[in-house]
Amino acid sequence: MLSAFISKSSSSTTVGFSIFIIGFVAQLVTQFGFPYSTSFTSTYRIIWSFFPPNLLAEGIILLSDATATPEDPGISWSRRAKCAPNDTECVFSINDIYIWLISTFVLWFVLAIYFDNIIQNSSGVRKPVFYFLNPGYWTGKGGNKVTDGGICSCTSSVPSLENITLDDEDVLEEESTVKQQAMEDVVDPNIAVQIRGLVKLYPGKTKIGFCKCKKTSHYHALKGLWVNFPKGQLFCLLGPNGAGKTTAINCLTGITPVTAGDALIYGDSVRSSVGMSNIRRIIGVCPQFDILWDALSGEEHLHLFASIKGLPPSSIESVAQESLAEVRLTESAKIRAGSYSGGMKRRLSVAIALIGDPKLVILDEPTTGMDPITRRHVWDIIEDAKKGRAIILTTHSMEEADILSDRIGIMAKGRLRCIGTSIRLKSKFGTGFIANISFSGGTSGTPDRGEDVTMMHHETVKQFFKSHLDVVPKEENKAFLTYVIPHDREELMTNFFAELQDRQGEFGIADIQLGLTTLEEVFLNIARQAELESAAAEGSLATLALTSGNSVQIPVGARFVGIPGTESAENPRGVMVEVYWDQDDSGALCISGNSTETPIPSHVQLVASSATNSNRAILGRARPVQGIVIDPNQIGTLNSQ
Ligand SMILES: Nc1ncnc2c1ncn2[C@@H]1O[C@H](COP(=O)(O)OP(=O)(O)OP(=O)(O)O)[C@@H](O)[C@H]1O
Repeated sequence: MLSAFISKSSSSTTVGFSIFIIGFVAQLVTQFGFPYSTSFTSTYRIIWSFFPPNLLAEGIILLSDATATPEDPGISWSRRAKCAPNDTECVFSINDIYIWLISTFVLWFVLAIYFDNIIQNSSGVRKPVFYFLNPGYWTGKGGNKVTDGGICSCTSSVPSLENITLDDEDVLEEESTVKQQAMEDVVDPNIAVQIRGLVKLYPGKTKIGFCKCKKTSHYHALKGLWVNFPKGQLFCLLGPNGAGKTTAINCLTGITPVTAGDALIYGDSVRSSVGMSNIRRIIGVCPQFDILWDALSGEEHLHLFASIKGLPPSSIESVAQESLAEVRLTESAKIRAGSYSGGMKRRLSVAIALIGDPKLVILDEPTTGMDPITRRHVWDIIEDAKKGRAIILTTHSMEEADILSDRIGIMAKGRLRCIGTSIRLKSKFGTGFIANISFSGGTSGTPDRGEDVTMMHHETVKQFFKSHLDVVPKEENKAFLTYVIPHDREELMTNFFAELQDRQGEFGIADIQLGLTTLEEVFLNIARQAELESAAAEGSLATLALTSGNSVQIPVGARFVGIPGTESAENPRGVMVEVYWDQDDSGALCISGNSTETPIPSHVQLVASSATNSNRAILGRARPVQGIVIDPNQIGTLNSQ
């Protein structure tokens, strides 16, 4: 607690404030002298003495006065309450300084603990201002309740949760199962964690600068999460940065208080203090950022956590050695954690999470920074750890999620977007199947004639795919052709691949590989969809440059857009394009391309997007006009991308 206070005090604002105070005090002393003389009243002296450096300075002055010359008597312990005989101005003895220093130490120490509790920490939580009046705080039963936001933050204008429409039936089914169990107040013995409509709202903060106050708005990090995590399973929580994964974990571990909803861990509620203290006994957590003490060795960390988790002292040594061996840290066991590499620190954090046989293990990006060999080793450890307990894992590695998870949930913008096994998600949200066709002569460096034959085979195979499945290669080189086959061609695939295999020799094919699209693609699709929804809600605009050289402004995320001013005798309703969206490195949506312009079908109902410019011709205009957004349900795909 005190270290937290000290670390808080070292923030730039506090340092600046401290420098200001020291400067002010120095100025006072220069101007008026120390108030430890008869020319000042005792009130000044008392106020002055609340600041220990002032007492220390006066103590040094007294000491130097009493030992300035060899004749001076000095200050002995028995004479500590008396002033030096030659000091006529003396109003404060060294004994008074001792008493004041001890008293102010106690005072400032208590205040440090108090402010540490009531000022919000890095997770945005704090204790109530009068927390110490709650008997539970002193007895340890129910006194650990924390609240959100700063002491002065205004909570009156907390926004209500926006109306959410969930479209994935698996998420809806999961939600209705949990709601049903919650309504009947049933605690399924096979469920380790039940999240019941978890909502987390981070309150806006008021930052007071030197000249202005800055207010940040409230943020809904979790918008109602309903999910069950069964025992003996590893549930992998995926999502782009800022999706709310860590917030969900922090709510489960009690680091952050929940705003609404609840979560039961082995039947104990995270909203109850008693429940939370039971939960702390049965969970192991590997946080996103290593919380280790630089001065302690790996072995000492494990000893410490084993004792905290209540392991019998006789078994601590063997358990710690076993854990160190599991994460391959035996050789570095006695080295201080401060000199560990990033990967070694992560491994130590994983070992700490697993020590003491916890019934629920929460691993927040455990393999970040590990080399591929160590990562695979840690995967084995996690796989073994599944038995008899529930594991919640968050990761940005799709490979990790694919290999380890029994079920996957992908979150975006504080909501669960899809849930299911890896295969289910791939078949449901992936674009379809990936076919890799490799050619026999492609890599042998054959002479010209051989190359001609290979190219001929390529063309024949491309023609074969085009005529049977209407697809073009996604990637191609001399050795390979890679196709993405959409789900809607699934029925044609059995006969198609049977024929392709029969004609393998004729087409010069060495190998045919068929698989589902990757989890990464599912992830990207879900993340893009979430971005599209939020961009549409915000109403931001992007400029679409058309091949004709003109441009139109369209809402970010709009898929089909009619171009105003393109009505003609041939196309009386004008033309439209399909816009393709992608995400840049920062995850923001950008236009990746558009289909060719096609006539707007007669059945499509057009809604003018802007009364001011929707019917203006675009030709010859300096500023782009606004495109007409067309409901995708009225249209299929215009051109394949
Ligand atoms: N203490 C806080 N105060 C205000 N907003 C916060 C706070 N902590 C997190 N957030 C916001 O809540 C959202 C969710 O954050 P969270 O850390 O849960 O995301 P995440 O899915 O774990 O992301 P990452 O993959 O980057 O770890 C983010 O937009 C973040 O800025």
